[in-house]
Amino acid sequence: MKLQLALDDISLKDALDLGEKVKNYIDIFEMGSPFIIENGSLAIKEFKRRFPEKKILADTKIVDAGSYEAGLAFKAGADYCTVIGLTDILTIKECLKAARKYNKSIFVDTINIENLNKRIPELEAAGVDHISVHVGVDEQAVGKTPIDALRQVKSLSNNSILSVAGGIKADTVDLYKKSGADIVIVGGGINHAKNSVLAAKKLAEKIND
Ligand SMILES: O=C([C@H](O)CO)[C@H](O)[C@H](O)COP(=O)(O)O
Repeated sequence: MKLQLALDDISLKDALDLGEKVKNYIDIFEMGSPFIIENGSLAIKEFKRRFPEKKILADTKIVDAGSYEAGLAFKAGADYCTVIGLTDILTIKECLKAARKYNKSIFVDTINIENLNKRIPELEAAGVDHISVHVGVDEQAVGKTPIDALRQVKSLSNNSILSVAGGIKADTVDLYKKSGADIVIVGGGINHAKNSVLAAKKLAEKIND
């Protein structure tokens, strides 16, 4: 299992400094949605320049203009970007077209998909092979976690690479590992920890255990 660090509510400078300190524990640096709103494509470019050996994911959460928006992320240096799974299937297909053009990949975010039983087969039939099981921060605030959705998507998916996000920390990561995630995404669990470097180290140790 790989570890993806989501950089959301942090300045570009602090994120680059943190990246330097935790890079040995992290496989994928995620340019979070708020981070992209604040810094634009510059964040993607800077991270790729400073950490060329790491994968960079742009959490673009695309809902329209799939090919154009995904193309912007890939041209800036992202290896992956995200599209919202409940948007129109045409947009998903346009994102996949851009991914093929740039030889990169698209993660489809499951946030707020009500009927996963119906949607996951539709997405995979359209060519999706990377799925990000996600419970957002607002739903986390009322106690939701992504564990049930991960188990459900794992049983429905044919062969997609699965990442999982939603309030995961060092003391809960084992559950997600056991439930078949290929990538665990951690934002607050590292960024908001008392000691971010120690939190990243603990997560990496548990993942590689
Ligand atoms: O995608 C995210 C969220 O929608 C804010 O943009 C987060 O990056 C993702 O949820 C991971 O962060 P944590 O839930 O804090 O681990």
